[in-house]
Amino acid sequence: MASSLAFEGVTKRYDTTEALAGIDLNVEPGSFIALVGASGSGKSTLLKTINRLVDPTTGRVLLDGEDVTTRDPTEMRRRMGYVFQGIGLFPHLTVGENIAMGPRLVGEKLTGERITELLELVDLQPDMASRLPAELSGGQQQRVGVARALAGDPKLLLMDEPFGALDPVTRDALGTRVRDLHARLDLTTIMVTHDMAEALILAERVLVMDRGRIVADETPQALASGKGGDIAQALVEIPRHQAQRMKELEA
Ligand SMILES: Nc1ncnc2c1ncn2[C@@H]1O[C@H](COP(=O)(O)OP(=O)(O)OP(=O)(O)O)[C@@H](O)[C@H]1O
Repeated sequence: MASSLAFEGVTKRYDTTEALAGIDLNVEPGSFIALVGASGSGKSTLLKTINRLVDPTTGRVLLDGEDVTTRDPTEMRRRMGYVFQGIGLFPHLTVGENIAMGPRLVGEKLTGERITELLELVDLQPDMASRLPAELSGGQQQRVGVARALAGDPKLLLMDEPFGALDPVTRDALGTRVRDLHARLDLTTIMVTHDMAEALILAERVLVMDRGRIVADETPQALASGKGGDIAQALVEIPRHQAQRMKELEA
């Protein structure tokens, strides 16, 4: 069963910066959520309160009804996949060893078969397992990052700008693949992205953040039809304008 999440009055303060200014949010099991908003609006901080890279100043984050600060971080993270921009593959370890790293930290050994299966999930050839990360393209490395995140059989997938550095074609293909895996593996997925078009296409619920607050919480359909307020609509205007320009070119 996919994980549920709840944020209750979550704040995070760094000296004078209020990175999170009071977040109340429920995430249903199986949802695919996109977090969008300007740089510095608190998206990454919010994501990191889930896997405890950041602990809230006040408030609570509940994973499947349990406060994440009361759980063993290693065991809890094992049940979560985390994909971030820059990937963070270990350069001196093979692709297979990188994928097996998370389970290994908690004393589990992945079989070659399982590594093959994980590579196939992200459309990579099994023989990639013996290569070093530097012998892969950026898009292939990012796919390895996704395979690694899925290695512990997570019920929650956290992604922080996972496709940011990729070319548009690879980005689109990998986005579609992740959407498909989300459904197939019964995941709850939260994806931080700068790209409203990507959020509208992949997610079923889009949260817009501004200065540590969630200022819009809408479906892509609602955002496309003009709902969500000024900050959300300013972001929707970009893909809308691009689509309009394309239409004009076709005419
Ligand atoms: N470790 C830290 N120490 C001090 N301030 C921090 C720290 N981490 C984040 N902040 C501040 O908290 C605010 C929110 O940062 P956060 O990284 O969550 O934003 P973001 O929306 O993910 O931005 P971006 O889209 O640029 O990645 C920013 O003002 C940032 O400078």
